Amino acid sequence: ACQHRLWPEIESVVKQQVAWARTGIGECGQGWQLFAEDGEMRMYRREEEVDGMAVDPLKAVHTVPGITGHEVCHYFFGPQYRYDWETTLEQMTVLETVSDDTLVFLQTHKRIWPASQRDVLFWSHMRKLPNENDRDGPDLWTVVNNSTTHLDYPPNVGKCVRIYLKVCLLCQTRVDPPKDGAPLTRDNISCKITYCSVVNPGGWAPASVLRAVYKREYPKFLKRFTAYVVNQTKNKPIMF
Ligand SMILES: Cc1cccc(-c2n[nH]cc2-c2ccc(F)c(-c3ccc(S(=O)(=O)CCO)cc3)c2)n1
Repeated sequence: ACQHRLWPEIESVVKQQVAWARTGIGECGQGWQLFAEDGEMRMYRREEEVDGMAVDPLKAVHTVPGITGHEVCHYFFGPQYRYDWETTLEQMTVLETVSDDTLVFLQTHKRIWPASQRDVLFWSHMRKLPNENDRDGPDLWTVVNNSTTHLDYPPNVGKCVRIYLKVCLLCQTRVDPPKDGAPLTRDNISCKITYCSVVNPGGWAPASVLRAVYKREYPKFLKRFTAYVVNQTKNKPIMF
């Protein structure tokens, strides 16, 4: 995979996205608006427009007990699970298997009235990262999804408007070992999840409608996806 045409871009985008995900909301500077809160989940967005289109950057943080960062990334990355948790997905195709940790997807999603239906073509890369803050702590895991091109699937040919997205899911496992030296169980672990996304709708879509959809869909997605991972892993050995 190191010789693949995408490799240089993947390297630079992953570094950039992970650095961005690691930057706390306070450090990001002004303009972040908390727009959803549910238990441990906090969702922030910044209202930004490009050519009159809302491309609001989003940053969500969530802490989920009982699962690890490797497990969260495994279920987010794997195509075999996506129809189970991605409720707005209409069609998903793996166009290319670059390597066992890098895939190219083409997805069409349910239409957001009154805008046209959207499709998205992106590479998806999963990677374990060394834990720089705590050398003997558990590693971080990340999945980065970044829009790309594919000669056989040029944008805006059929009925779908091609959207452009950059997504980073960064996960940090936390282990609180049991006092009495007993073996680790899922009661002793939790995962801090940071989900960042910037979506350019690619063509006309009313900012007010998009913002209403984002406000509804993002919290629903993160809650549903994390509940799915908890449910899929609860009777399985812990995957660190
Ligand atoms: C979670 C969410 C947020 C904002 C909008 C919507 C939504 N509602 N109806 C249609 C969509 C929609 C349209 C186009 C898209 F590309 C994605 C899309 C969203 C997330 C991702 S991902 O990379 O985070 C997970 C992989 O599917 C990819 C595409 C979602 N869903």
